[in-house]
Amino acid sequence: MKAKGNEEQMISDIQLQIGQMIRLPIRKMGINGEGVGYYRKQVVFVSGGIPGEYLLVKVTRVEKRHASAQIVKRLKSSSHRETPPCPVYLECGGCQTQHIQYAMQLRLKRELVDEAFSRYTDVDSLPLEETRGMERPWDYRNKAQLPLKEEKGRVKMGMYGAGSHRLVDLSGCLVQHPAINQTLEQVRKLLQETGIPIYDERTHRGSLRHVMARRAFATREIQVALISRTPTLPREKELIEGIRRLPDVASLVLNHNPRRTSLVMGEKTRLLWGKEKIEERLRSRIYALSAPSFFQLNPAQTEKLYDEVRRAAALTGAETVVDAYCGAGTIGLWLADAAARVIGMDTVPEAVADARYNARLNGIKHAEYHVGKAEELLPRWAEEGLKPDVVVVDPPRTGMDEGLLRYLTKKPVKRLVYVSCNPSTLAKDCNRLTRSGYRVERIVPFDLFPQTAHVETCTLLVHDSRN
Ligand SMILES: C[S@@+](CC[C@H](N)C(=O)[O-])C[C@H]1O[C@@H](n2cnc3c(N)ncnc32)[C@H](O)[C@@H]1O
Repeated sequence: MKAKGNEEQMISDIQLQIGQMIRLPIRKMGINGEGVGYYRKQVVFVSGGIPGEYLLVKVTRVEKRHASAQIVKRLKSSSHRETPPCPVYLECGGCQTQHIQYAMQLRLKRELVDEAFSRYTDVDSLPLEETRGMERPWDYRNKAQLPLKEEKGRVKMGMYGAGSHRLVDLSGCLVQHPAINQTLEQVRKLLQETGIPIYDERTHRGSLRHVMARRAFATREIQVALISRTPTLPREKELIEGIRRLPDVASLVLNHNPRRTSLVMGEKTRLLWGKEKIEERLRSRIYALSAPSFFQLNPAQTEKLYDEVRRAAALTGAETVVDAYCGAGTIGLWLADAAARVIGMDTVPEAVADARYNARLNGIKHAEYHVGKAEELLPRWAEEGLKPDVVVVDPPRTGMDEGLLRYLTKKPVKRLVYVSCNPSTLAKDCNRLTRSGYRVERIVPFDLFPQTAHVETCTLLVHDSRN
């Protein structure tokens, strides 16, 4: 939008060649955590560059709209630079900002949100708060989902390196909870010992594709999911016997994913041993989680995020609240004691089953959950007379579907609370909403993913005609 004219101008000024050495001031952080500079108005992305630095860089790639370069020498280093503690930081694509001091990471994440709004909306004087960070921004992740590979008879488990298909061993991952690292390493050893055939993505042969481990921080229960191309595993019993004996493992499931796809999980999940769901607690709420259900990766920060959702919803006890994209019902149940009615929906049947179970578990009788797409169910329910006062949306990275945006603009709600993990789609959706009479009243960024460039936000939009 506003920046488009400038961008066209930059493109017309492309001069760079691969291999060219240039001196470049880094102006800001890009959405993937890279440093961004401008050379004769052309955008240049520099992995590992920090805003405020002055770098000698070598151009490695030239595209129509931008170029990429690598650092040759830091002519002026940032005072916010630090040595990344992780030994595989540069090989692994998981973290992008370990080389930046944490306080600066938080500032840069706020700037990402600011930049997205100024690029895609006309909102003046953005009501943007400081990023809410963690005191100890390590060991925070409750879940890892790692691909497997067999190389020269050795079972490897890890993450693909940035831009490659080489597996990086993550057994000492610093952002993962240590219990998860330990479980995964023990599962890897068991796979090695039992000789379960590992999936080969080139030939689409073999069985086991991924291993997922999720830990409930409050109860310490661990769930392990084996994701397999085949509906059963050879030597399944032997493997079950090994995994069920690992410390804190309370649930073991097999997910069947027979397709050639980059999606990790398939549609069918079968319990191999233990409980179908593990139980997490956030404050006084209990959330039972089955393997296919979404749950935020950072429980400590999730409590802060949900508190902000509650503050934004400003409930008095009389409201009908929609929890769109509800997952296991976590947000709706966080609000339920202050609402007259909660109604949620999600496309994943297991998540909706968890949400219904969780309502019962928390003694909530006035919450109901449905399987389906928010963009289809809400307009249908509106025709049948549903008039929500507050709608909470928490969509995937792609943002809200067009149908849902159309519904929210045609049938405005008093308060729309938008939880987002992608500032660009958030800002684009907010632009649609503000053009139809909503006002952005408050935006709070949360650091749910320290050491990475990801930022979560909670945005409150109000509609004047409904207030
Ligand atoms: C970011 S998660 C949020 C889950 C939940 N609100 C939470 O805080 O844990 C997004 C959820 O949206 C669901 N989903 C994706 N597309 C959807 C759609 N069109 N309608 C409803 N739910 C959808 C996914 O299954 C996932 O559970």
